Amino acid sequence: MTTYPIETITAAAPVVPVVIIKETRQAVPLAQALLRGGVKIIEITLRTPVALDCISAIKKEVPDIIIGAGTIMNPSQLEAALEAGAHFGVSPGSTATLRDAVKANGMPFLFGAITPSEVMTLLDDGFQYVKFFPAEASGGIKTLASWQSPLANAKFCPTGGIDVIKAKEYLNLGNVVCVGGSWVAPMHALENDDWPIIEQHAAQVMALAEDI
Ligand SMILES: O=C(O)C(=O)C[C@H](O)[C@H](O)COP(=O)(O)O
Repeated sequence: MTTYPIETITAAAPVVPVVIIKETRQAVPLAQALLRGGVKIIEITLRTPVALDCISAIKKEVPDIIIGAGTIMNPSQLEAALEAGAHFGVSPGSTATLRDAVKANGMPFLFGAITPSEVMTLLDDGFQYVKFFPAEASGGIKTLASWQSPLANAKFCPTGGIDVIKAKEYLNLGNVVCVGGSWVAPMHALENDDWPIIEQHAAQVMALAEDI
């Protein structure tokens, strides 16, 4: 199995598209649309019964995309995501149990944090790359800017309430390596199998990289 270090994952695109897929048949065309737009990464949240099947389908049919499993809450979901073929995992927060399981199996992982103490716990545990979630509801850019000096070792992937305009502002911060967002592949586009609009959004994401 191809493995990617966390630095490669966070550098794959300026924005990690976070998706909630309801039908397995949509997984491959969605991943292909993102790739056509230039985005080589996708995060499939484990919030629907078909999420693991979608990860397996993309792994098999679209080998050029890096696949993450999102909304991982516990070690058994972590195992299931690995078995389905996910390259990395994401969680809205972090528990000691889940951190231990991630350390034991070595999966590249983004744990969520919104306070300096939570970030320090992750740094202590060896997790330098942190998801700042929910970003906009937790002080957004101001919070991350004020962490730059005191929490200098942490690198962030802010997620939650971020659109294409705000994404650019976050990406200009020195401690932000990428942002996450559902707007790249929104629910209304998925409901209509609107792959061209998703490809267009992916191209917008890649254009962000040129101005940073
Ligand atoms: O459950 C997880 O692991 C997640 O990754 C949560 C997502 O990051 C957000 O649901 C995306 O937030 P919006 O872009 O505001 O829709």
